[in-house]
Amino acid sequence: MKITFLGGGNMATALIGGMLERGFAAAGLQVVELGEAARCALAQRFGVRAVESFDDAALACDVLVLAVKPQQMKAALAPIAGRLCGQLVISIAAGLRLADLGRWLGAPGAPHARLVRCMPNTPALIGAGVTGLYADPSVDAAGRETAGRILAAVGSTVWADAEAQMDAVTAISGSGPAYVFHFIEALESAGRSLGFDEAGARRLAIDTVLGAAKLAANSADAPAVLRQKVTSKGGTTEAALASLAAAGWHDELVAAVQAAEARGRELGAELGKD
Ligand SMILES: NC(=O)C1=CN([C@@H]2O[C@H](COP(=O)(O)OP(=O)(O)OC[C@H]3O[C@@H](n4cnc5c(N)ncnc54)[C@H](OP(=O)(O)O)[C@@H]3O)[C@@H](O)[C@H]2O)C=CC1
Ligand SMILES: O=C(O)[C@@H]1CCC=N1
Repeated sequence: MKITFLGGGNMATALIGGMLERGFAAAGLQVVELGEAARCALAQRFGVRAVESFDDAALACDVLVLAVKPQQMKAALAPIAGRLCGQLVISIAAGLRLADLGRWLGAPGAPHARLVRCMPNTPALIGAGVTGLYADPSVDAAGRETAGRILAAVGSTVWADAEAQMDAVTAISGSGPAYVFHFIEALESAGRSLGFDEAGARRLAIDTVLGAAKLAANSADAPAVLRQKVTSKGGTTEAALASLAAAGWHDELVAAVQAAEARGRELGAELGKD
């Protein structure tokens, strides 16, 4: 299978690395990437073909993965508009709607339809990502299987029932690592304030998140039950959770995720106007 990536940045690098580890052949992968340094790095690290702009070889693919920033997408697709021959197209861009991508990719009056919208996250860099996917109804079972296999190279996958859910996926798991890093930063700050040096505070914070996530993933108990098991009556955890509840922490986090979801929809509407 020949797969071309449009954009060779963070996420494309993560996907390509994961795919090679899962047995995809480097000879089948190409990248169209503007930056010379990024092209050299991809070619040297992975042995994939990296070119500055689409040529016949880059266009002659079975699958095209769109991995440029949402704001860069329309201009990046302009050189190939109307030049695809039924390839499966997988977009990992936040916010961008399938109808707009199809319009930008197709010829006037003939939008490209074989599209899958995906949202991975940066733990994909170490094969620990989670990706939400939604396929246009025109994509057949083989196309869905191909998209699922590519994204499964960097972690787990979850199919969405409706395209609107992709903005929710973006807000929960796409942006989610940033919320967790922010939590780690806060826990580390707390450790510093209580006398630990940076290395010690960071170790305590990171290993706590790592261990708790692994326990949640491997336990039959729901996270709320696991939380209760840490919380002794009249103990230390109860004091901390009461402080978080008084600050409205839970509702604030829900509101933050809702703000991210709204921004995804707004981005799609804004960029899709053109
Ligand atoms: N970062 C994240 O956590 C996640 C990001 N995403 C999505 O993935 C996509 C890529 O993000 P990310 O990898 O972080 O972004 P990057 O900026 O790291 O990668 C995009 C790359 O595409 C290059 N590029 C821009 N325009 C063109 C063009 N016309 N032709 C070829 N190459 C081009 C950029 O070059 P230059 O730098 O010179 O502009 C850059 O190297 C985005 O749409 C984002 O929404 C999805 C999930 C998570
Ligand atoms: O912040 C963003 O827009 C991208 C999408 C999800 C994670 N990063």
